[in-house]
Amino acid sequence: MSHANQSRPMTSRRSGPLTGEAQIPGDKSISHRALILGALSVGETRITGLLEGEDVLDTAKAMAAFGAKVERHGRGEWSVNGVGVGGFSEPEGVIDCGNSGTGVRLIMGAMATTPITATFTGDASLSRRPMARVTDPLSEFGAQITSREGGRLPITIQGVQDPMPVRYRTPVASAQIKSAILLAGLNAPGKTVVIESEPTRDHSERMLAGFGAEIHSETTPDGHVVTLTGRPELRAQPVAVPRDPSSAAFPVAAALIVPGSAIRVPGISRNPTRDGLYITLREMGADLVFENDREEGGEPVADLIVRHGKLKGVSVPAERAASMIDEFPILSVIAAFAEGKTVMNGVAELRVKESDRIDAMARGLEANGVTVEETPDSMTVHGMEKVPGGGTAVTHLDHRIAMSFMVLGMASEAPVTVDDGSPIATSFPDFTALMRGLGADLG
Ligand SMILES: O=C(O)C1=C[C@@H](OP(=O)(O)O)[C@@H](O)[C@H](O)C1
Ligand SMILES: C=C(OP(=O)(O)O)C(=O)O
Repeated sequence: MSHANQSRPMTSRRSGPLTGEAQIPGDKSISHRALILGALSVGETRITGLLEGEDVLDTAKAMAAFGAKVERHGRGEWSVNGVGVGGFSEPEGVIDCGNSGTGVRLIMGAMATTPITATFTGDASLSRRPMARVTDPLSEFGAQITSREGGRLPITIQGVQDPMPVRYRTPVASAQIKSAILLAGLNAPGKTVVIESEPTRDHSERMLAGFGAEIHSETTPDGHVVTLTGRPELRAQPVAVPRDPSSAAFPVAAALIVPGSAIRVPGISRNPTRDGLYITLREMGADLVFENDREEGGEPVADLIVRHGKLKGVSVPAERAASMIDEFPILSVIAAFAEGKTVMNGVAELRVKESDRIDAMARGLEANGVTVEETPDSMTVHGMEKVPGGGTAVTHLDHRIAMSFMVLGMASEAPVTVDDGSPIATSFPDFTALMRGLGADLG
């Protein structure tokens, strides 16, 4: 889906205390994977709590285009009747993955070892993002791939009939690269191995194991090594999608910076590959209480109670970047209200997300009176007692930039505007309603 022609400015105003419960929608990463693994399984996969954001809906359409029967039964309730590993059929049209890096990269992996041809496109943001990081390893399986200059979309993949398993060291710590290789490895005989420098989110590994694949991970002196045995029969499984910690970060941040706030966020992920923000916030002195630790949908979760309080700036180590990669935009907003400076290290990957997130946050914060320094792979935000606000941030088709500046406006002196809030629908369609329910003034 594309927002190119429907820019929707949004403004957020200083808010009174935020209170109540924030019911966060389903995890985007897990939702994509539930649809894709459902499509690669034999039998019916029933999904509850699926995120109905545009990114995930594009993946649902793609799975139908490759031959799976994908049906919606009610809010968040979906079923996928899969075609089995290697069972994808050739899609009739072009596969449009909209704004979603996860969608396009995982689906390219899932089809590259089946002898069919597919062409992938996306919106203006996705068309700027690097794809060679995925098409390079997929070529090693034997797939024939043509792309636009610089490894960008549109990309056509001619899947390989007799794939070779691959042993691949990822050039950057990325769950999308890892997952694309593992999904391609499903239809290659023998063992496919992915080695990453830092462990990235492990939802693919957890779900592949749940669907019956033989997969294991180990931390070695050489890195984090994931080994998958190809050609399993994946068996359909019920999937209860847990809530998205990356979406939860927005109301959590708002409660931390709006004086007098105290909110409850049930079912927050405690998966150690996703919890870097919460470790960082604790170091900043945030008042966070986790209770009712339990498991939901195969993921460790807990309820979080978060209260406004004084925060101090910290230095976030580069090794933590992968476990909070999508949370840096909102962390930079929180940092603007902390005492002292917050340094985010090893974050070069932010430059190739839906936008160059370092640039987008730096320019938007500056427009609202906050001092920011940047290097190619770091960002430093200088906290201040009162954040002036009053500026407009450009969102560049990036949902996380839009939501971050809406949160900034809830605690700054003057209102904050974004040029286009429509990308929020890619990952968190109910963001505005949820924030208003807690007492925020935005729209
Ligand atoms: O695998 C996933 O579901 C995701 C991985 C991350 O990307 P990278 O793996 O490219 O860092 C993250 O930014 C994205 O929102 C979702
Ligand atoms: C980077 C993100 O998503 P994707 O790569 O799937 O577009 C995100 O949701 O912040």
